[in-house]
Amino acid sequence: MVKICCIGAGYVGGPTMAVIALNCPSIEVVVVDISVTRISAWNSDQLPIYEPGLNEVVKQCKGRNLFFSTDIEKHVSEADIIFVSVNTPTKTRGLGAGKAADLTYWESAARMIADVSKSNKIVVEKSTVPVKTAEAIERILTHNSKGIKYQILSNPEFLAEGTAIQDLFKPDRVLIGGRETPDGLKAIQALKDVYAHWVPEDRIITTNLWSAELSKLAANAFLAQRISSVNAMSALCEATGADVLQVSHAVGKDSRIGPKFLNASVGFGGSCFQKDILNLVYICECNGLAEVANYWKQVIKVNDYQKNRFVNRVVSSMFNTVAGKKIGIMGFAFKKDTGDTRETPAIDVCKGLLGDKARLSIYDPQVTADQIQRDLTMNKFGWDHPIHRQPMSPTGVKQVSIAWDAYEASKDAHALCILTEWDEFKTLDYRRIFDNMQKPAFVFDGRNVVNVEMLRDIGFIVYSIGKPLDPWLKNMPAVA
Ligand SMILES: NC(=O)c1ccc[n+]([C@@H]2O[C@H](COP(=O)([O-])OP(=O)(O)OC[C@H]3O[C@@H](n4cnc5c(N)ncnc54)[C@H](O)[C@@H]3O)[C@@H](O)[C@H]2O)c1
Ligand SMILES: O=c1ccn([C@@H]2O[C@H](COP(=O)(O)OP(=O)(O)O[C@H]3O[C@H](CO)[C@@H](O)[C@H](O)[C@H]3O)[C@@H](O)[C@H]2O)c(=O)[nH]1
Repeated sequence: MVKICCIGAGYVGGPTMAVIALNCPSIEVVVVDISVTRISAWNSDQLPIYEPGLNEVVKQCKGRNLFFSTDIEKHVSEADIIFVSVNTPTKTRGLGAGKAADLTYWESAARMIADVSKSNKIVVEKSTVPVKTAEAIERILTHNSKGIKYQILSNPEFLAEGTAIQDLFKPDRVLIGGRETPDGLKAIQALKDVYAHWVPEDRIITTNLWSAELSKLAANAFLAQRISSVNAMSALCEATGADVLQVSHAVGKDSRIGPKFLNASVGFGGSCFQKDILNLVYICECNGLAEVANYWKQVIKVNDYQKNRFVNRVVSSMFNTVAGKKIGIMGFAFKKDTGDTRETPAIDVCKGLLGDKARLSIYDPQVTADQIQRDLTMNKFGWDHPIHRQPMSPTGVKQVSIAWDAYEASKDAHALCILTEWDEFKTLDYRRIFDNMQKPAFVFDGRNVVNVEMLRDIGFIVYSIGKPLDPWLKNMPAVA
């Protein structure tokens, strides 16, 4: 029986291995992690992450051929194929701080593999890593090899949170990069055989190692660039009276551009886009490609601009002060259908409003009060480390309360800010909400989820990203 071990039981390691286990009953899959709490949660009925469909998949194979364990060394030493899916945060100190990827967790995993292995291994990079990481890993492994042969493969993951299970079941492509030597090609084939259990052959792409590593960074940069492009247009729409929904619909009808990923928003978030583009920028700089680095840096600058622009719009619309005013925050996760808050734009927007002394009542159907308080007090990039390395009991921000539902968050509020596109925000009883708010009652929709005309008929003053401005807002001082 082929044995797979995955180091890192997070958003990628957990769902990816569950889908492999379900589709390959003849393979034993063990997911290991240094975090005892994470592994206990995987072994309980309350999984550590919320992902539609994940529970059902895990239930079918946990205890059959899918296991979660903290006994890392045992399972690594027994495995034929080892996936490494650990954190690769942005460095906060030293050379490359604020941009370069911190490979501390990756390197410690590689050294441990070298220490405990007694048979040949295929080591698969699942984490997103800088191009050429495989070379460094190869050196660590072969330097301590004791005659054991290692083949390194790059097999980046393209799943998006909220749709992880469907992305894993029907991937657009599976990418496998490896050495173009006989042993390298054999290793590529072994991993191909795993995916071939459920992925059609023409969707499994094989390349050299560096192309696979770089393709992951490139794909995220292209995706994020689309969002910054449409967000840049949203500012111009507001200035001119164009409607960003109509513009992106018209633009996306061009089959060369396509309709997906053109939703204007308060800014992109999530654990990957910013981190991976910063990483790409750093690699370009290290290769003397300043112009290329600056090109990609601009994607992040526009994203920061979009978040600031939103905060400025809220404050300037409300007579240039939100001091002491209650603002209901609807949604905190970085997108709908996930409880993940890593780099969510809600953090920057809330911090901006708190900087102007607002009182916030935050509601999100999937994010805990503890997580929100933690996010609002954590240092930049502090989130991307194993849980036990993060502050345990954050001191709460006084001006922030957590609400059980949207109605509680909006009661007596001066304004609502919609920061995540949860479906339930489309069908709220806005008449009831209006009646319970201070007047004038504002709605700032950072995700274009509400029916603007209907809300204006109720009496709200409505701002919706990239839509023609409410007459009230037109007379306010310019923002940005
Ligand atoms: N989240 C996504 O949607 C996504 C998608 C594609 C790629 N990625 C990439 O995959 C990697 C993992 O991301 P994630 O979202 O799963 O992170 P995560 O924080 O959810 O999971 C990483 C896990 O690795 C564990 N870990 C760290 N060092 C370890 C070690 N030495 N030994 C054992 N366990 C260790 C941590 O405790 C943590 O549970 C990152 O490189 C990320 O950029 C993420
Ligand atoms: O038209 C759009 C699409 C997305 N977003 C925002 O962009 C962010 C990222 O969304 P999404 O890409 O759907 O989620 P992620 O889970 O971050 O997935 C991205 O990052 C992963 C980690 O690398 C990759 O594997 C995925 O392919 C890539 O889509 C979120 O804040 C979204 O709200 C927009 O503002 N407008």
